[in-house]
Amino acid sequence: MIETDDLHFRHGDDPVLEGVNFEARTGDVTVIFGRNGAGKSTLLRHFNGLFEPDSGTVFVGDEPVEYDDASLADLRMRVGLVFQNPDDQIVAPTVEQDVEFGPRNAGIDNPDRIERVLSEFDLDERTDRLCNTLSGGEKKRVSLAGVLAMEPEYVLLDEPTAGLDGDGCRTIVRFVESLTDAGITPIIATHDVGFGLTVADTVTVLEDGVIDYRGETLSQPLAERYGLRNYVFETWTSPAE
Ligand SMILES: Nc1ncnc2c1ncn2[C@@H]1O[C@H](COP(=O)(O)OP(=O)(O)OP(=O)(O)O)[C@@H](O)[C@H]1O
Repeated sequence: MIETDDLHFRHGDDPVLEGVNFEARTGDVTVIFGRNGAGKSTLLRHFNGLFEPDSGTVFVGDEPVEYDDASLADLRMRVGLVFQNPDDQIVAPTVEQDVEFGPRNAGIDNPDRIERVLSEFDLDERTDRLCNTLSGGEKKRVSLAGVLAMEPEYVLLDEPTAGLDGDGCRTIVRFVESLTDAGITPIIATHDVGFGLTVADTVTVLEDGVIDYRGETLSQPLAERYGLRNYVFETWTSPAE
């Protein structure tokens, strides 16, 4: 379980989180919706200690997060964060070097694990490719593989469908399912309602600095009230062939 108790955080003088009480149950897919600038990425970054709250507490697996270097290193092995933009995540020149970077940095030498993850993400034919020559969708797969190579307990996904085509989005849906099958708990920040409702067990909405809504799904009127992007599939009719 990841939980927060009365979390407050400012970026400079701007209050972003103003008393967030959040809960993601182990084994559930928890989706955080919210309009642009609501603070979704800021909240996610509290779950792996990238940001430290001004006040309030983050709990991971019932233990309060501590912010000394050793505790943070341990936390980041347990809680993997997939950034919205893979370029913010990819650190090594080639695909294989990047995927093995995290485990190697943590002192784990496990070539079988790396090989398995590369194959899982269909990257085994591209191990020596320079990351900066990959397409956006391929870079996304490298960044997902790099996080999974750490064998985390929780995976935080920040706008995972941004910039992906239909196939890419379906890959992300399957990826989320594979996480829960493997006993890993995903927490996802998105304003992509179609994607979020497809994968969510629990839906939360961050609005005006607090969790304003929590439920199993989200109605269309509520999605509109929260300014969320919506899709037209239900009313979409194909032109006559
Ligand atoms: N490093 C930073 N320094 C200063 N302000 C920041 C920083 N990061 C985010 N902010 C501000 O904090 C607020 C919340 O940003 P955040 O990225 O967490 O929102 P979000 O809900 O993820 O937005 P989006 O849907 O547009 O990605 C915004 O007003 C943003 O401008």
